[in-house]
Amino acid sequence: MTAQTALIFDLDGTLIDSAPDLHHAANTVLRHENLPEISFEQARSFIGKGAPVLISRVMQAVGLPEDPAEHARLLALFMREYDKPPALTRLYPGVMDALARLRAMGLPMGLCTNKPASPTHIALDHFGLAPFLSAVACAETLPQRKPDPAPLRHVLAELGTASALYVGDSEVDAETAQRAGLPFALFTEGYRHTAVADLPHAHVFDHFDALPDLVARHLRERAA
Ligand SMILES: O=C(O)COP(=O)(O)O
Repeated sequence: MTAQTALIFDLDGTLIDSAPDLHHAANTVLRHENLPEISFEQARSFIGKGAPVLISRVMQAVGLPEDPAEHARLLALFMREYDKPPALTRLYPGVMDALARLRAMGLPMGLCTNKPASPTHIALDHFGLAPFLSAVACAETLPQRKPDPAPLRHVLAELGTASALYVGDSEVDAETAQRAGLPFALFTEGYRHTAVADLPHAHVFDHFDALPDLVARHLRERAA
């Protein structure tokens, strides 16, 4: 293990704005089932705890009873839509430049997401993010998912550094960092429901252009 600090990113709502594709996939399933569609705001607010929770929330929103067999069937239909190149998803502005600058600073980088492995890897390859990330934990990597701290600790162990700054956008990410004992940098343009002041964070930023300087400051403060 090195004394170095790593950077670990969340994916949905942090590096990529994927809510339009998740909304589209959910509504494709609902249309197929002759059920009412959900709004973009609803879909966006259902992201954060992974695909099975998103489907539970969609079922609740359209008035379907909680039934495990029906949940499994709708989840499978959803995954068929989700496992496609992300046509409506965009990188947040400045992400590629920030990652290049952070890599030039010698920082090991990883990813810790609740997104299922297949759409995660499709998105990482599609946007050219994969070469920056030397350790990745997705929904299926461990039995636990965020906000359980285990996946974040797993990525930290894989990166082989003593500490890391976790960069995310949501309540789930803030809680995961806190439970893993890692500092948290909050990106404000993602999918949180809570006011910035009410989410525990060590750093906050609203554009990726600001991230390399923020990280440099974080490293100086830790060294002091
Ligand atoms: O897909 C989700 O529900 C959450 O994904 P994230 O952990 O990358 O925010």
